[in-house]
Amino acid sequence: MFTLPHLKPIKSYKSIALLTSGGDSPGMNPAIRGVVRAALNSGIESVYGIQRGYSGLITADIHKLTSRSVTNIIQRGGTMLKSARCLEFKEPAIRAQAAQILRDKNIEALIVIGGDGSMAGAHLLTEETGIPVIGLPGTIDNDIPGSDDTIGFDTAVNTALDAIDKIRDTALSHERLFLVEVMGRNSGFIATQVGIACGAELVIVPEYAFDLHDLCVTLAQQRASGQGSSGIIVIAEGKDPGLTSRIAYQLEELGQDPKICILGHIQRGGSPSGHDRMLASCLGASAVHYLLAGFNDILVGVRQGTIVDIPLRKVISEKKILDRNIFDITTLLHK
Ligand SMILES: Nc1ncnc2c1ncn2[C@@H]1O[C@H](COP(=O)(O)OP(=O)(O)OP(=O)(O)O)[C@@H](O)[C@H]1O
Ligand SMILES: O=P(O)(O)OC[C@H]1O[C@](O)(CO)[C@@H](O)[C@@H]1O
Ligand SMILES: [Mg+2]
Repeated sequence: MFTLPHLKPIKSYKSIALLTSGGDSPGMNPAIRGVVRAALNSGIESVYGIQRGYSGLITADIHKLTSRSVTNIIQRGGTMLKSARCLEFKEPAIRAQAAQILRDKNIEALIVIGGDGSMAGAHLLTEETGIPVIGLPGTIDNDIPGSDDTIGFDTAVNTALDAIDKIRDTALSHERLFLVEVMGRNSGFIATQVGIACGAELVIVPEYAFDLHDLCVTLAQQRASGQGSSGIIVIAEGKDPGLTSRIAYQLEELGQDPKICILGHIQRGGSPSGHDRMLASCLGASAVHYLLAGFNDILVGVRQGTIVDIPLRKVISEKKILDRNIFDITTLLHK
Protein backbone atom coordinates (compact mmCIF):
# COMPACT_ATOMS: atom_id res chain seq x y z
CA MET A 1 0.00 0.00 0.00
CA PHE A 2 1.28 3.50 -0.77
CA THR A 3 0.85 6.75 1.13
CA LEU A 4 -0.46 9.49 -1.16
CA PRO A 5 0.28 13.18 -0.56
CA HIS A 6 -2.57 15.58 0.26
CA LEU A 7 -2.54 18.05 -2.60
CA LYS A 8 -4.85 21.04 -2.94
CA PRO A 9 -6.08 21.70 -6.49
CA ILE A 10 -5.23 25.31 -7.37
CA LYS A 11 -5.11 25.12 -11.18
CA SER A 12 -7.67 24.13 -13.74
CA TYR A 13 -6.85 22.48 -17.04
CA LYS A 14 -9.38 21.90 -19.80
CA SER A 15 -7.26 19.59 -21.90
CA ILE A 16 -4.19 17.42 -21.31
CA ALA A 17 -2.33 14.69 -23.23
CA LEU A 18 -0.25 11.66 -22.33
CA LEU A 19 2.26 9.42 -24.05
CA THR A 20 4.40 6.34 -23.35
CA SER A 21 8.03 6.43 -24.48
CA GLY A 22 11.21 4.30 -24.54
CA GLY A 23 11.06 0.56 -23.91
CA ASP A 24 7.55 -0.53 -22.97
CA SER A 25 7.02 -1.89 -19.47
CA PRO A 26 4.30 -4.03 -17.91
CA GLY A 27 2.12 -1.55 -16.04
CA MET A 28 2.13 1.25 -18.61
CA ASN A 29 -1.50 0.35 -19.38
CA PRO A 30 -2.76 0.68 -15.80
CA ALA A 31 -0.79 3.95 -15.57
CA ILE A 32 -2.59 5.25 -18.69
CA ARG A 33 -5.91 4.17 -17.18
CA GLY A 34 -5.00 5.93 -13.91
CA VAL A 35 -4.16 9.20 -15.65
CA VAL A 36 -7.21 9.17 -17.96
CA ARG A 37 -9.78 8.30 -15.31
CA ALA A 38 -8.30 10.57 -12.60
CA ALA A 39 -8.22 13.48 -15.07
CA LEU A 40 -11.75 13.02 -16.38
CA ASN A 41 -13.08 12.53 -12.84
CA SER A 42 -11.27 15.66 -11.58
CA GLY A 43 -12.83 18.13 -13.98
CA ILE A 44 -10.38 17.99 -16.90
CA GLU A 45 -12.66 17.99 -19.96
CA SER A 46 -10.44 16.34 -22.55
CA VAL A 47 -7.62 13.79 -22.35
CA TYR A 48 -5.64 12.97 -25.49
CA GLY A 49 -3.51 9.89 -26.09
CA ILE A 50 -0.40 10.42 -28.21
CA GLN A 51 0.66 7.36 -30.23
CA ARG A 52 4.27 6.04 -30.29
CA GLY A 53 5.83 8.38 -27.74
CA TYR A 54 7.51 11.52 -29.01
CA SER A 55 7.25 10.19 -32.61
CA GLY A 56 3.47 10.55 -32.49
CA LEU A 57 3.79 13.96 -30.86
CA ILE A 58 5.84 15.39 -33.72
CA THR A 59 3.56 13.83 -36.35
CA ALA A 60 0.41 14.91 -34.47
CA ASP A 61 -0.83 11.32 -34.10
CA ILE A 62 -3.05 12.41 -31.23
CA HIS A 63 -6.53 11.06 -30.38
CA LYS A 64 -9.11 11.81 -27.74
CA LEU A 65 -9.51 9.21 -24.99
CA THR A 66 -12.60 8.58 -22.91
CA SER A 67 -13.14 6.63 -19.75
CA ARG A 68 -14.31 3.75 -21.98
CA SER A 69 -11.08 3.84 -24.04
CA VAL A 70 -9.17 2.52 -21.04
CA THR A 71 -11.63 -0.21 -20.10
CA ASN A 72 -10.16 -3.69 -19.75
CA ILE A 73 -6.49 -2.66 -20.03
CA ILE A 74 -5.45 -2.83 -16.35
CA GLN A 75 -4.31 -6.45 -16.76
CA ARG A 76 -2.65 -6.10 -20.15
CA GLY A 77 1.08 -5.89 -20.81
CA GLY A 78 2.58 -3.45 -23.32
CA THR A 79 1.05 -0.05 -23.88
CA MET A 80 -2.19 0.70 -25.71
CA LEU A 81 -0.61 3.99 -26.87
CA LYS A 82 2.39 2.14 -28.34
CA SER A 83 5.93 3.28 -27.63
CA ALA A 84 8.98 4.32 -29.62
CA ARG A 85 12.49 5.67 -29.43
CA CYS A 86 12.40 8.99 -31.31
CA LEU A 87 15.91 10.30 -31.90
CA GLU A 88 14.67 13.53 -33.58
CA PHE A 89 13.25 14.65 -30.23
CA LYS A 90 16.81 15.31 -29.08
CA GLU A 91 16.80 18.36 -31.40
CA PRO A 92 15.52 21.64 -29.91
CA ALA A 93 13.81 22.66 -33.19
CA ILE A 94 11.79 19.44 -33.20
CA ARG A 95 10.74 20.03 -29.58
CA ALA A 96 9.60 23.54 -30.52
CA GLN A 97 7.53 21.99 -33.31
CA ALA A 98 6.06 19.50 -30.84
CA ALA A 99 5.04 22.30 -28.50
CA GLN A 100 3.34 24.14 -31.36
CA ILE A 101 1.35 20.99 -32.22
CA LEU A 102 0.14 20.82 -28.60
CA ARG A 103 -0.80 24.53 -28.61
CA ASP A 104 -2.65 24.17 -31.93
CA LYS A 105 -4.75 21.44 -30.37
CA ASN A 106 -5.31 23.52 -27.21
CA ILE A 107 -3.56 20.85 -25.15
CA GLU A 108 -2.32 22.61 -22.02
CA ALA A 109 -0.14 19.98 -20.33
CA LEU A 110 1.60 16.67 -21.03
CA ILE A 111 2.14 13.53 -18.95
CA VAL A 112 5.09 11.39 -20.05
CA ILE A 113 5.36 7.75 -18.95
CA GLY A 114 8.83 6.34 -19.65
CA GLY A 115 12.40 5.79 -18.53
CA ASP A 116 15.32 8.13 -17.85
CA GLY A 117 15.72 9.09 -21.53
CA SER A 118 12.03 9.95 -21.81
CA MET A 119 12.38 12.16 -18.72
CA ALA A 120 15.24 14.06 -20.38
CA GLY A 121 12.94 14.82 -23.32
CA ALA A 122 10.11 15.83 -20.96
CA HIS A 123 12.35 18.21 -19.00
CA LEU A 124 13.74 19.90 -22.11
CA LEU A 125 10.26 20.28 -23.58
CA THR A 126 8.91 22.17 -20.56
CA GLU A 127 12.11 24.16 -20.02
CA GLU A 128 12.25 25.37 -23.62
CA THR A 129 8.56 25.83 -24.39
CA GLY A 130 6.78 26.37 -21.07
CA ILE A 131 4.32 23.49 -21.65
CA PRO A 132 3.72 21.98 -18.20
CA VAL A 133 5.00 18.41 -18.01
CA ILE A 134 4.72 15.66 -15.39
CA GLY A 135 6.80 12.46 -15.71
CA LEU A 136 5.97 8.97 -14.48
CA PRO A 137 8.68 6.28 -14.09
CA GLY A 138 7.73 3.59 -16.63
CA THR A 139 10.70 1.28 -17.24
CA ILE A 140 11.66 -2.26 -16.30
CA ASP A 141 15.20 -1.03 -15.53
CA ASN A 142 14.35 0.68 -12.19
CA ASP A 143 17.08 3.21 -12.96
CA ILE A 144 15.25 6.47 -12.20
CA PRO A 145 17.10 8.51 -9.56
CA GLY A 146 14.93 9.59 -6.63
CA SER A 147 12.35 6.82 -7.06
CA ASP A 148 12.79 3.50 -5.26
CA ASP A 149 10.66 1.71 -7.80
CA THR A 150 9.50 1.99 -11.40
CA ILE A 151 6.41 0.68 -13.16
CA GLY A 152 7.28 -2.71 -14.69
CA PHE A 153 10.34 -3.61 -12.62
CA ASP A 154 8.53 -6.04 -10.33
CA THR A 155 6.87 -7.85 -13.25
CA ALA A 156 10.14 -8.07 -15.19
CA VAL A 157 11.94 -9.53 -12.17
CA ASN A 158 9.20 -12.12 -11.66
CA THR A 159 9.18 -13.04 -15.35
CA ALA A 160 12.95 -13.64 -15.22
CA LEU A 161 12.61 -15.66 -12.00
CA ASP A 162 9.93 -17.84 -13.52
CA ALA A 163 12.28 -18.65 -16.42
CA ILE A 164 15.35 -19.17 -14.22
CA ASP A 165 13.52 -21.54 -11.85
CA LYS A 166 12.82 -23.70 -14.90
CA ILE A 167 16.42 -23.43 -16.09
CA ARG A 168 17.55 -24.48 -12.60
CA ASP A 169 15.59 -27.76 -12.93
CA THR A 170 17.46 -28.80 -16.06
CA ALA A 171 20.74 -27.36 -14.75
CA LEU A 172 20.45 -29.62 -11.68
CA SER A 173 19.46 -32.68 -13.70
CA HIS A 174 22.47 -32.34 -16.00
CA GLU A 175 24.84 -30.74 -13.46
CA ARG A 176 25.35 -27.87 -15.84
CA LEU A 177 26.41 -24.27 -15.62
CA PHE A 178 24.03 -21.71 -17.20
CA LEU A 179 24.82 -18.12 -18.09
CA VAL A 180 21.49 -16.27 -17.98
CA GLU A 181 21.49 -12.79 -19.51
CA VAL A 182 18.86 -10.36 -18.27
CA MET A 183 18.08 -6.82 -19.46
CA GLY A 184 19.81 -3.71 -18.20
CA ARG A 185 22.01 -1.89 -20.69
CA ASN A 186 23.21 0.70 -18.20
CA SER A 187 22.12 -0.68 -14.86
CA GLY A 188 22.17 -3.88 -12.86
CA PHE A 189 19.01 -3.53 -10.77
CA ILE A 190 17.18 -6.34 -12.57
CA ALA A 191 20.24 -8.61 -12.49
CA THR A 192 20.87 -8.00 -8.78
CA GLN A 193 17.29 -8.55 -7.66
CA VAL A 194 16.88 -11.58 -9.93
CA GLY A 195 20.26 -12.95 -8.87
CA ILE A 196 19.47 -12.75 -5.16
CA ALA A 197 15.95 -14.11 -5.60
CA CYS A 198 16.95 -17.12 -7.75
CA GLY A 199 19.96 -18.01 -5.58
CA ALA A 200 22.46 -17.34 -8.37
CA GLU A 201 26.06 -18.42 -7.88
CA LEU A 202 27.26 -15.11 -9.31
CA VAL A 203 25.83 -11.84 -10.62
CA ILE A 204 27.54 -9.55 -13.13
CA VAL A 205 26.39 -5.92 -13.50
CA PRO A 206 27.69 -2.87 -15.41
CA GLU A 207 28.15 -0.89 -12.17
CA TYR A 208 30.82 -3.13 -10.62
CA ALA A 209 33.95 -4.06 -12.53
CA PHE A 210 35.35 -7.59 -12.54
CA ASP A 211 38.29 -9.39 -14.10
CA LEU A 212 36.92 -11.74 -16.72
CA HIS A 213 39.85 -14.16 -16.66
CA ASP A 214 40.04 -14.42 -12.84
CA LEU A 215 36.31 -14.87 -12.62
CA CYS A 216 36.29 -17.73 -15.12
CA VAL A 217 39.29 -19.44 -13.49
CA THR A 218 37.58 -19.31 -10.07
CA LEU A 219 34.35 -20.69 -11.50
CA ALA A 220 36.15 -23.51 -13.29
CA GLN A 221 38.16 -24.36 -10.13
CA GLN A 222 35.01 -24.43 -8.01
CA ARG A 223 33.34 -26.82 -10.39
CA ALA A 224 36.43 -28.99 -10.74
CA SER A 225 36.57 -29.36 -6.94
CA GLY A 226 32.96 -30.54 -6.96
CA GLN A 227 31.46 -27.34 -5.50
CA GLY A 228 27.99 -26.96 -6.92
CA SER A 229 26.58 -29.56 -9.24
CA SER A 230 24.61 -26.91 -11.12
CA GLY A 231 25.17 -23.21 -11.50
CA ILE A 232 23.30 -20.08 -12.51
CA ILE A 233 25.28 -16.96 -13.38
CA VAL A 234 23.05 -13.92 -13.93
CA ILE A 235 24.55 -11.33 -16.28
CA ALA A 236 23.11 -7.88 -16.99
CA GLU A 237 23.34 -7.32 -20.75
CA GLY A 238 25.36 -4.12 -20.28
CA LYS A 239 26.58 -1.95 -23.13
CA ASP A 240 28.77 -4.67 -24.63
CA PRO A 241 26.56 -7.07 -26.60
CA GLY A 242 29.21 -9.83 -26.64
CA LEU A 243 29.88 -10.10 -22.89
CA THR A 244 27.91 -13.29 -22.19
CA SER A 245 29.43 -15.08 -25.19
CA ARG A 246 32.92 -14.01 -24.12
CA ILE A 247 32.40 -15.42 -20.62
CA ALA A 248 31.13 -18.68 -22.17
CA TYR A 249 34.15 -18.83 -24.49
CA GLN A 250 36.64 -18.34 -21.64
CA LEU A 251 34.90 -21.03 -19.60
CA GLU A 252 35.05 -23.42 -22.55
CA GLU A 253 38.78 -22.76 -22.81
CA LEU A 254 38.99 -23.88 -19.18
CA GLY A 255 37.22 -27.15 -19.93
CA GLN A 256 33.69 -26.15 -18.96
CA ASP A 257 30.55 -26.57 -21.03
CA PRO A 258 28.37 -23.57 -20.11
CA LYS A 259 24.95 -23.02 -21.70
CA ILE A 260 23.76 -19.54 -22.59
CA CYS A 261 20.18 -18.38 -22.14
CA ILE A 262 19.31 -14.79 -23.11
CA LEU A 263 15.95 -13.84 -21.63
CA GLY A 264 15.74 -10.63 -23.67
CA HIS A 265 12.42 -9.00 -24.47
CA ILE A 266 10.39 -11.68 -22.67
CA GLN A 267 11.08 -9.52 -19.60
CA ARG A 268 9.28 -6.53 -21.11
CA GLY A 269 6.05 -8.41 -21.83
CA GLY A 270 3.27 -10.07 -19.92
CA SER A 271 0.49 -9.11 -17.58
CA PRO A 272 1.62 -6.61 -14.93
CA SER A 273 1.99 -8.01 -11.40
CA GLY A 274 -0.39 -6.91 -8.66
CA HIS A 275 2.38 -4.67 -7.32
CA ASP A 276 2.90 -2.97 -10.67
CA ARG A 277 -0.85 -2.47 -11.23
CA MET A 278 -1.14 -0.82 -7.81
CA LEU A 279 1.98 1.32 -8.32
CA ALA A 280 0.87 2.37 -11.82
CA SER A 281 -2.67 3.20 -10.73
CA CYS A 282 -1.51 5.30 -7.74
CA LEU A 283 1.17 7.09 -9.78
CA GLY A 284 -1.23 7.72 -12.68
CA ALA A 285 -3.83 9.30 -10.40
CA SER A 286 -1.14 11.21 -8.47
CA ALA A 287 0.30 12.70 -11.68
CA VAL A 288 -3.06 14.38 -12.25
CA HIS A 289 -3.26 15.54 -8.62
CA TYR A 290 0.22 17.10 -8.82
CA LEU A 291 -0.68 18.82 -12.09
CA LEU A 292 -3.86 20.31 -10.61
CA ALA A 293 -1.87 21.38 -7.53
CA GLY A 294 0.25 23.56 -9.81
CA PHE A 295 3.35 21.37 -10.10
CA ASN A 296 5.42 21.25 -13.30
CA ASP A 297 8.73 19.74 -14.45
CA ILE A 298 8.61 16.91 -11.90
CA LEU A 299 8.64 13.14 -11.86
CA VAL A 300 6.05 11.54 -9.61
CA GLY A 301 7.78 8.56 -8.02
CA VAL A 302 7.81 6.53 -4.83
CA ARG A 303 10.16 6.64 -1.84
CA GLN A 304 9.78 4.38 1.20
CA GLY A 305 6.18 3.67 0.26
CA THR A 306 5.21 7.32 -0.15
CA ILE A 307 4.33 8.95 -3.47
CA VAL A 308 6.73 11.88 -3.91
CA ASP A 309 7.68 14.53 -6.47
CA ILE A 310 11.25 14.81 -7.75
CA PRO A 311 12.39 17.70 -9.99
CA LEU A 312 13.05 16.38 -13.51
CA ARG A 313 16.30 18.36 -13.56
CA LYS A 314 17.51 16.23 -10.64
CA VAL A 315 16.22 13.01 -12.22
CA ILE A 316 18.17 13.56 -15.42
CA SER A 317 21.36 14.91 -13.90
CA GLU A 318 21.95 12.05 -11.45
CA LYS A 319 22.53 8.33 -11.77
CA LYS A 320 20.69 5.91 -9.49
CA ILE A 321 23.25 4.03 -7.43
CA LEU A 322 23.09 0.27 -7.09
CA ASP A 323 23.84 -0.17 -3.38
CA ARG A 324 27.08 -2.14 -2.98
CA ASN A 325 25.78 -3.81 0.20
CA ILE A 326 22.78 -5.20 -1.65
CA PHE A 327 24.96 -6.31 -4.56
CA ASP A 328 27.32 -8.09 -2.14
CA ILE A 329 24.42 -10.16 -0.80
CA THR A 330 24.61 -12.07 -4.09
CA THR A 331 28.06 -13.48 -3.22
CA LEU A 332 27.38 -13.75 0.52
CA LEU A 333 24.44 -16.11 0.14
CA HIS A 334 25.40 -18.51 -2.59
CA LYS A 335 27.77 -20.74 -0.59
N1 LIG B 1 18.61 13.86 -24.15
C1 LIG B 1 17.39 13.76 -24.69
N2 LIG B 1 16.77 14.85 -25.19
C2 LIG B 1 15.54 14.76 -25.72
N3 LIG B 1 14.84 13.61 -25.82
C3 LIG B 1 15.40 12.50 -25.34
C4 LIG B 1 16.70 12.50 -24.74
N4 LIG B 1 17.01 11.25 -24.37
C5 LIG B 1 15.95 10.49 -24.73
N5 LIG B 1 14.98 11.23 -25.29
C6 LIG B 1 13.70 10.78 -25.85
O1 LIG B 1 13.17 9.72 -25.05
C7 LIG B 1 13.10 8.52 -25.83
C8 LIG B 1 13.30 7.33 -24.96
O2 LIG B 1 14.59 7.39 -24.37
P1 LIG B 1 15.41 6.03 -24.14
O3 LIG B 1 15.54 5.31 -25.42
O4 LIG B 1 16.64 6.40 -23.41
O5 LIG B 1 14.44 5.12 -23.26
P2 LIG B 1 13.96 5.33 -21.76
O6 LIG B 1 12.88 6.34 -21.71
O7 LIG B 1 15.11 5.56 -20.87
O8 LIG B 1 13.28 3.91 -21.48
P3 LIG B 1 14.00 2.49 -21.26
O9 LIG B 1 15.41 2.74 -20.83
O10 LIG B 1 13.17 1.85 -20.23
O11 LIG B 1 13.90 1.78 -22.57
C9 LIG B 1 14.13 8.73 -26.93
O12 LIG B 1 13.93 7.93 -28.05
C10 LIG B 1 13.91 10.20 -27.25
O13 LIG B 1 12.73 10.37 -27.98
O1 LIG C 1 15.59 -3.51 -27.84
P1 LIG C 1 15.23 -2.21 -27.27
O2 LIG C 1 13.79 -1.86 -27.41
O3 LIG C 1 16.13 -1.10 -27.71
O4 LIG C 1 15.41 -2.33 -25.69
C1 LIG C 1 16.56 -2.66 -25.00
C2 LIG C 1 16.75 -1.82 -23.77
O5 LIG C 1 15.52 -1.44 -23.18
C3 LIG C 1 15.48 -1.87 -21.83
O6 LIG C 1 14.91 -3.12 -21.81
C4 LIG C 1 14.60 -1.08 -20.97
O7 LIG C 1 13.31 -1.07 -21.52
C5 LIG C 1 16.93 -1.98 -21.43
O8 LIG C 1 17.19 -2.79 -20.34
C6 LIG C 1 17.53 -2.49 -22.70
O9 LIG C 1 18.86 -2.14 -22.76
MG1 LIG D 1 16.44 4.21 -19.89
